[in-house]
Amino acid sequence: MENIGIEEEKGSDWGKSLPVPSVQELVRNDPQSVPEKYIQHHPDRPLVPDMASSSFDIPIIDFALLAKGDEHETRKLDLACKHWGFFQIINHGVAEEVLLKMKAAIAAFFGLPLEEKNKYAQAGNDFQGYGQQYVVSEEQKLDWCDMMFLITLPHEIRSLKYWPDTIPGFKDAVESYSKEARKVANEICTNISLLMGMDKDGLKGFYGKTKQAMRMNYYPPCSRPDLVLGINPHSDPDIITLLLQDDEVPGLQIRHKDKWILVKPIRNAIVANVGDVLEILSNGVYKSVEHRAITNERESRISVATIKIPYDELEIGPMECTVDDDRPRMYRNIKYLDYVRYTLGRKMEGKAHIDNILKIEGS
Ligand SMILES: O=C(O)CCC(=O)C(=O)O
Ligand SMILES: [Fe+2]
Repeated sequence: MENIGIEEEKGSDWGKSLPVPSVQELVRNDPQSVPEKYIQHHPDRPLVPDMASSSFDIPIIDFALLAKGDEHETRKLDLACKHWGFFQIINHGVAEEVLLKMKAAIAAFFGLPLEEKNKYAQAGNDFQGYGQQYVVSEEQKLDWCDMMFLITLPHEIRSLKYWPDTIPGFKDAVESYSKEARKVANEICTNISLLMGMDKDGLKGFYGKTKQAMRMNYYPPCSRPDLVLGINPHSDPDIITLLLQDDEVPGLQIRHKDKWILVKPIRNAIVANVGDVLEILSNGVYKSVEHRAITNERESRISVATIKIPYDELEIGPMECTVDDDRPRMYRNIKYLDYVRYTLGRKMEGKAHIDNILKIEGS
């Protein structure tokens, strides 16, 4: 089996991973095989084929109404971030063509032969490139997923060596979608600043300049979707995530009231979720919710998570406006880089990271 990612050179400073094989290749070589390392312990296995409780749907926010300052929609956003941590955005203003080109670019990349994709492989000490989520122990259950991670904005911090240059339109697709995603993410942060009782630039005033990155996920079909997970349960260590998921193939599940709820794809909608950083800044008012992806027997699935992250040096902690006698400070301060290193240096364990190192006892 061929490994991805062993080359050593200066990387992102976010830690190191053990080498992991490509799942796409594994399935290509033997579609029936499901190696032990991917087989989840019993309680963690997904319910397939009923795909989870579908009696609930996550909130849907109409961005056209939000942009007009519609009170009802603004309140829906507030409740979505408090009770669900997730919502779907419709009427976001991103042209369908931009979304389709983005998805096509990802499909084209994963359609390349392994040797071609390996030209962009993650170095052992860099999260960027083609590979997988960091794997930190031999016992860790692996994701049934290959990914491509790129820092996309601002332009000057891109590592172009990871950008596939043989796919016509790849760079343009990423460029156009990144710009649009930045607008959508900023619009959410503007509204959340107002909801937190600050002026519209309140959050921005705290975190200053941010970075944007993309995690492009490719989930091959699996002969035993009842045994594996596409992505193990985790919360996102960012400010906000925008997820573009396959319109036809569902897979994303979020934990809500101790049940796994399937996020049913809505054509051309963007799924948004509160990340750990926003939960911390809001002193726990807004929730970064655990989620995972499941697979299926027949079809591969593509998704792309666009994440808004602070610069490494930012000290994160509850903002002043969120702390008072009724709501004491729930989290300690930590440098963002230390937080990311901590999360990537441990296997994904739902929300354990934020709870383990930042929660103040008794809060
Ligand atoms: O593919 C999905 O639906 C989830 C992806 C995800 O959670 C991530 O990339 O952080
Ligand atoms: Fe995620």
